[in-house]
Amino acid sequence: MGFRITDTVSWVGKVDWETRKFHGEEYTMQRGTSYNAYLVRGGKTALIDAVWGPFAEEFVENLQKEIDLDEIDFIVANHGETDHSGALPALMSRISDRPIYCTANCIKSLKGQYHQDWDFRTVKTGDKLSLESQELIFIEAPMLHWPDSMFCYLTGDKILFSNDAFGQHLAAEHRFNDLVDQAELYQEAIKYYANILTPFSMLVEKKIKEILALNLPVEMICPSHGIIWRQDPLQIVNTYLKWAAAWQENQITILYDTMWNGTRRMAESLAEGIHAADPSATVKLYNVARSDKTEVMAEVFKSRAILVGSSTINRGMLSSVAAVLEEMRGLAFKKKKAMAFGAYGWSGEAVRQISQRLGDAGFAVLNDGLRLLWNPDDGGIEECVRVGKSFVEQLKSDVVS
Ligand SMILES: Cc1cc2nc3c(=O)[nH]c(=O)nc-3n(C[C@H](O)[C@H](O)[C@H](O)COP(=O)(O)O)c2cc1C
Repeated sequence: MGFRITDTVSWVGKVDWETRKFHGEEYTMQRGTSYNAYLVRGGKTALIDAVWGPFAEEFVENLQKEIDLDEIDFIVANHGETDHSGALPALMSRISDRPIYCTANCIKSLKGQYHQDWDFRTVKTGDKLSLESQELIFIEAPMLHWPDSMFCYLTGDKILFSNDAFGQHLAAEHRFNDLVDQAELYQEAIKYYANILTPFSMLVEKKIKEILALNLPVEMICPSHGIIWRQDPLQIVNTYLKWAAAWQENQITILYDTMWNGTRRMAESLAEGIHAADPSATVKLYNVARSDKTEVMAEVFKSRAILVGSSTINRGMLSSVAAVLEEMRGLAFKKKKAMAFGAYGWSGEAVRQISQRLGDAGFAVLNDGLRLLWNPDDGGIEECVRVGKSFVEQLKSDVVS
């Protein structure tokens, strides 16, 4: 059901407590999500965004309880991705003559998905749409996170509708940031940034600075997923600026997979050495075959360095490790350091291949890696502890630009 967030703006989205997979199987979530759509009533009425296709009929029914659909004058599509536009066909079948305001790239994406010739109106940064008592100002935000992405700003209520930027996959009974568990909110926001926005960090910084330079007062930030930022709304903007500047904490994360536990024992001994050399560092270990990879990417995002390990199988690495390396290549983390390790039986290709792929993914690879034959004996374990310690020393001495 709709929920009034100001005298003129209602949230008319859908809270989805159930979904655990997003973008196919790519993004896993623990806490569901919401698809946020907003109804803005001036003298004229605009609907900003819609919801995901499976909830289309429910969305339209609820919207009809909020307003006679004929009273909607404009539709704004900030982003064409189906989690926000999937309900448009159901809505447009009722009000097919209503204009849809969006970027030129969004028209391409909506036409490409729904093959409909709706009344599209192309908007650019600075264009305004009068709702009589207040205005919507459009701000293109290409690659945050698709070429079509756009924000819009409501002048009277001083609300920034930021679409996917500043969002989180978090289902909650509350709509506002000050009413939910702060640790959960932070965890979901950083996970979202790490997994969706990291590749576009330079654009994030540029866009935020551009918006801040406009000096628009912002009383609320309404993203298209999760919680609305009403208490100190600029906190998430400032946090994004920090995350966009190659964020790292004093964390070293060890990612590995193993068939017969040799590589696991190496991982644990490397961790022991790292902890001994830098007790203040957070050290976390993930068997990537058994871990949630979206969570793992958030841990990599927080790390200043990672170690990646695999046993050698059929002259290569285990497929779970290859998948994580491919994921990290796409996310293009900056200014992070790395090394490879792993157990092997005779040819031992995995470590060299992991080092290569870490380098290709933009990590500064600090050494040739550590390979040990079969399941390490006491001497092998001691070597892992020693290498863990020396890795910390290398971290201190190596400056990565
Ligand atoms: C199916 C299979 C294929 C393997 N292929 C290779 C190989 O091509 N080269 C190699 O050096 N070792 C190979 N090994 C040996 C493992 O790398 C070795 O047993 C190693 O100690 C396993 O490490 P782990 O205990 O971390 O799984 C293979 C083992 C298995 C089970």
